[in-house]
Amino acid sequence: MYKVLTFNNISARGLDRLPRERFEVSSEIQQPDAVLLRSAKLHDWSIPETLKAVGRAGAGVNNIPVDAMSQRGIPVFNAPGANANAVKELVIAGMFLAARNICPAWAFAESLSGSDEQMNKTAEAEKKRFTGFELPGRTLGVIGLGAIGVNVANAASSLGMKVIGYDPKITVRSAWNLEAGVRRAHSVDEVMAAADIVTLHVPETDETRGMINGARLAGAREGQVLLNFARAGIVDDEAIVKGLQQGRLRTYVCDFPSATLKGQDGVVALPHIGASTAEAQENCAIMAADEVRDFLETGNISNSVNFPELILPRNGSGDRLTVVNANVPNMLGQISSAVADAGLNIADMYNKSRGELAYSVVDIDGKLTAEVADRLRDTEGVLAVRVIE
Ligand SMILES: NC(=O)c1ccc[n+]([C@@H]2O[C@H](COP(=O)([O-])OP(=O)(O)OC[C@H]3O[C@@H](n4cnc5c(N)ncnc54)[C@H](O)[C@@H]3O)[C@@H](O)[C@H]2O)c1
Ligand SMILES: O=C(O)[C@H](O)COP(=O)(O)O
Repeated sequence: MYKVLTFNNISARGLDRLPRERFEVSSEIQQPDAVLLRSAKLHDWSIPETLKAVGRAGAGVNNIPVDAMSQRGIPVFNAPGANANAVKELVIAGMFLAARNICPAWAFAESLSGSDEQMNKTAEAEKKRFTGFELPGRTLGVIGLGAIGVNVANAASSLGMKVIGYDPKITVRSAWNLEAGVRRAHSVDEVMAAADIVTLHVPETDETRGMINGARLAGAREGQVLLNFARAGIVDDEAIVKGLQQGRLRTYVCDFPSATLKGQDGVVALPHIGASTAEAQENCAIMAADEVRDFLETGNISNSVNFPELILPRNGSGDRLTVVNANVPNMLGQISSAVADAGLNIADMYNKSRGELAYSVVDIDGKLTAEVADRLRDTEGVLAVRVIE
């Protein structure tokens, strides 16, 4: 029986992928084999000795201590693209909110009082304050062309916008999916200078933290709309407030409320609802649960943010051995020696590395003894060993 600890509300459709005769799933579990979570912060969580896998039912993993997990030989999985449509729809909504001044116009309408005739008279007299602009022909700048950025860029193109995109690490898959008319930018600054509306779709990393700051805003096109449905830390809120006060920015639409932004004219802050649709929550939970289950039951790895992709169909007549180790010379030799010294034959084997980690899946003809697993666990550079029957 595998034990899966849940943080946050994970969609039942996802949890149903873990058959209860083989998986105990609860938010109360001690000594979990795996964790399923959304945005719960794990940085101060003491990683249990028993933990073998982490499944993020979503895209961003900045709430998870990925390096600490790697050092313990624990793969972290996420759900790439599973909530991209939900975020795209909210970003497009955010562009309309900003272009048509919908939030202040709505607040103004709500503030009207008196008879219908008086309210109508004031509305007609004041509506010029909320004159907006239309999207066709305007330039949208997309920073980060992954699952969400590509969806947003393509949707904006189909609305008649010119689109300029920046992503120095764009994947071949994203490049294939991108509308042909999207123009390539060579820097964040180029996007800031060229676009009427800029939208951010990068992960929060050491490299992207504070990406939009005072200096960047100083080079922004006058009266720009900025959308941030990526992460709070990518944008300096103090600089946003200054940019709005100076007229450099027209509107800041984001998914991350803060004390600095609260009550500021030109700010529309939503409560991190980019992925909060029933469809996205289901898609993410199903993907993360499937990945974690596959890893626990077979050792196979797909959509991990810290481990190599590795899928080996089961072979041989016995146990499967999996070993995570530092990516240094002679580890494979030591793994095969440990198996051979126990008089066992290797039926099939697959080894892949990613950065400082290497992962091996070894199918054995016969039953692995506890001695083989213990010998490997004691080998310098080995981070995790599992025997799957
Ligand atoms: N508001 C929400 O509810 C919500 C929902 C989903 C995702 N997100 C956030 O959005 C981020 C992006 O999601 P995604 O699914 O598109 O991820 P993704 O991994 O598919 O795409 C991220 C893209 O950013 C690019 N990138 C990385 N560093 C960059 C840099 N310095 N400059 C330009 N591009 C850079 C990558 O090459 C990649 O193509 C997530 O990491 C998450 O933080 C928020
Ligand atoms: O990175 C993500 O997928 C989003 O921020 C969604 O987070 P949530 O699962 O907490 O809604």
